[in-house]
Formats: sequence, structure tokens, C-alpha cells
Amino acid sequence: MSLQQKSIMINGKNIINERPQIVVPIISSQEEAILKECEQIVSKKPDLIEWRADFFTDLADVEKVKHIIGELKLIAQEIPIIFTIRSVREGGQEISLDEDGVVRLLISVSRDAKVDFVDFELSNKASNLQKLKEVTDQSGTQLIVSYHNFQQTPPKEFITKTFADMQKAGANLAKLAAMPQSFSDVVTLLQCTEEANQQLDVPIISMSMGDIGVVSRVVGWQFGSVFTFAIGSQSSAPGQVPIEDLRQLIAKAKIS
Ligand SMILES: O=C1C[C@@](O)(C(=O)O)C[C@@H](O)[C@@H]1O
Repeated sequence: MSLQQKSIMINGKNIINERPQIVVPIISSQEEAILKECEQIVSKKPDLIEWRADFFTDLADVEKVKHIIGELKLIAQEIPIIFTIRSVREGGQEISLDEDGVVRLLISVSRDAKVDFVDFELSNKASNLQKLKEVTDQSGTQLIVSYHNFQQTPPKEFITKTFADMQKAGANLAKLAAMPQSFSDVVTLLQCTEEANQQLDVPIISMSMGDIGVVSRVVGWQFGSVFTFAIGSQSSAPGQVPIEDLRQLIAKAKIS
């Protein structure tokens, strides 16, 4: 399916339009710093904000988490928010919740805090993915199903199957981040992105991490990756570049 035929509706607007959406992460660990980081980021006008809540020290306190989301929404105004708890096995921080606890929290922030997007890894239990999907469908939250590999770029067949499995699992968006060892790995990731974008109904998000992969954050859009992650205040993954630079590079790299 071409990008023109895909849509992700937020506040009545299709956010898949003529350019990639730039997402900026918040990675502070305490409430005050999180809100301050959000203010700094908002001044740089990203398209979306990701709260990487695995960095938050009080993650087990559901009410506190929901309260912070409310505060973030006030600061971010119309900028949509992605709520992400990245697992340690996929490059995230140590947290006090187990997988079932994470699902309960994601359900709660989707249902009660009405966050715009939640991110959940494909490697979680299929029953948990299904449980979360039922709730996000009801609450209108967009479900990003994701996979991260900080060591290497898996073979083409693996990447292709992973994107397809994400769609099967009920993803509204399918996201894959991998670490390249060479520029060929970056090309592999971009080719798989292009093919998955054509073959699947869901929008694709992909990135090659690290210095070698920087180019994928600029031109990934031309291959069908609808979001690209940039630094607003602090980086959440290797290879991210400051939002100001990324914006300029994307404008220069635009074909049409
Ligand atoms: O999945 C992703 C992509 C990412 O790992 C990156 O490489 O930009 C950054 C993470 O914060 C986000 O959740």
C-alpha cells in the first residue's frame, strides 16, 4: 500500500502527510525534570513527543504516572504523546515492574490518561499484546508494536517477517530499530522498509542506529518510514541528531 493510502488519525487529522513526523524523547527520571524537559522540547516544535517512562523512577505508581501524563498534555497542547516503556532486553532501563505490570500500566494510561500512542514490544507474550490491543481499540490509542536490536541488523527475511508479525499482532504502526555494522546493513533496513510499506497496510517506522545509521533518520521517509526520532534535550538512542539539524537535512534531502 502506498503512503498516500495510509492514515493515522490524531485529533481528527491524518498525521501521515507530505513529510516524516519528527519525534523527540523525554528521558528524565523525576517529575520536575520530566516536565522541564517537556517544556524545552515543546519550544523546538516537534511533531510528536515520546515519554520514555522506563527512565522514570516511580514507574510503579500508576496514579503518579497518569498525573504526569496529564501535566505533559497541558504543556504539549496539541502535540501528540507516545508512552513507551522499553524493556532491558531491547535497550531500555531496569524497572520495578514485570511484563504483566507493564501491561496493566499501559492499559491504564490508554484507558484513563488517554495518551495518544503506546509502544509495546513484539517479543512480549502474545496474550499480553492481545489484551492491550483490545483496550487500545476501545480507547482510540494508537498501538505501536516494536522490535529493537542494539547489537546487529538481522537478516532481510527476519526483518520482513517481523514487520508482518507486528501487523498480525494488531499494530496500528510497526516499528523496527536495528544496529548496523556496515552501510550494507543500512541499505538492507531501508529496502525492507520499502517492501514492508508496499506489502502491509500498517504504516512502518524504522531506523538504523549509531553513526553508520544516521542517514536512515534523514532519508528513511523516502522508503516509507513515517516517524524519525531526534534529540530535543537528551538522546534516547545512538545516532539521533538534534531536531534543528534533522529538520534541515530532511528539507534538503526531499526529492519532490
Ligand atoms: O524505538 C525507538 C527508536 C529509538 O530507539 C531510536 O533509535 O531513535 C529511540 C527510542 O526512544 C524509541 O522508542
